[in-house]
Amino acid sequence: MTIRRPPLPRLFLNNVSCMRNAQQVLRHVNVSLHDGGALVLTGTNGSGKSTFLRMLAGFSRPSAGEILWNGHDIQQSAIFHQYKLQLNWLSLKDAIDDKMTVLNNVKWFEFLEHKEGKAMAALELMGLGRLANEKPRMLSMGQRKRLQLARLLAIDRPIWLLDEPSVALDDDGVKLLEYIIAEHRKYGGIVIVATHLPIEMKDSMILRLPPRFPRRMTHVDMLDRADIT
Ligand SMILES: Nc1ncnc2c1ncn2[C@@H]1O[C@H](COP(=O)(O)OP(=O)(O)OP(=O)(O)O)[C@@H](O)[C@H]1O
Repeated sequence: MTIRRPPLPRLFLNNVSCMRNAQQVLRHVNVSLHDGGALVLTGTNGSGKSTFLRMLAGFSRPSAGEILWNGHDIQQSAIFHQYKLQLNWLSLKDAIDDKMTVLNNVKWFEFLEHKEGKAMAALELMGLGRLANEKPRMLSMGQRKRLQLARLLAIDRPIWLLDEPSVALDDDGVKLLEYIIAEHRKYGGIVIVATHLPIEMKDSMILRLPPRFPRRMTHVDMLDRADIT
C-alpha cells in the first residue's frame, strides 16, 4: 500500500506577523489555501485587512514568519518573480485612465499581459457593454468598480486579492461579483477578499482581525452590556 502525502497548499502563511510604522498590525497568522479556496478578511477600520493583502501582494514584508507559494518562500526573488504573475490585485485606487475608452482600459491591461480577446466579453458580463466606447468620466462609482472587475476577468490570473470589491456596487453588482468569484474558484482559482460588507462565498474561511486600537467604551456600549445596571 502506498501512502499518499496530502498536497501542499498553494498558499501558506506560516506564523506571519507584520509591523507598520513600528507597530504590530498582524500577529502570528496561520492560513493555508488550496486551489479553489477562499479567505474573507473582516475587522474594524485599521485592523490590518489591507496590510494583509499588501503583504500577500509583496508590497510589504512580514516582520516574522513566511509566506509560501507552492512550498517556496515568496521573499526569494526568483520565486517572487513567478509568484507575482499569479496575482490579480483589485484595490480602492482604480487605476482607470480617463483618456482611454472604457474598452481600452480593459484592453490595455490585456496588452500588458500579452493577452487579448476577452475584454469585450468581460465588459458585457459586468453590464458595461453599451458603455464600451465611452470615456470613463461617464461612469458612476459602481460602474468604475465593474470596470475593475472586468479587468480581473480579462487578465485571468489565478490568485485574486480583492480589497473592498463590493464598495459602490448595487445589489445586482454584488450578485455578479459573487458569481464571478464562484466561477473563478470552480476552475481552481484562489480568492482573498478584505471587506466590511457581507459577501456570499461558499465554503470560505473567515479571518476576523482583532481591532488594533480597542476603543473606549461608549455610553451606548455600556447600556448594551447586560452586566452593567
Ligand atoms: N503606509 C502606512 N504607513 C504606516 N502605517 C500604516 C500605513 N498603512 C496603514 N498603516 C497602519 O496600519 C494599520 C492597518 O491599516 P490597514 O489599512 O491595513 O487597515 P484596514 O483593516 O484595511 O482598515 P480599513 O477598514 O479602514 O480599510 C492602520 O491602523 C495604520 O495605522
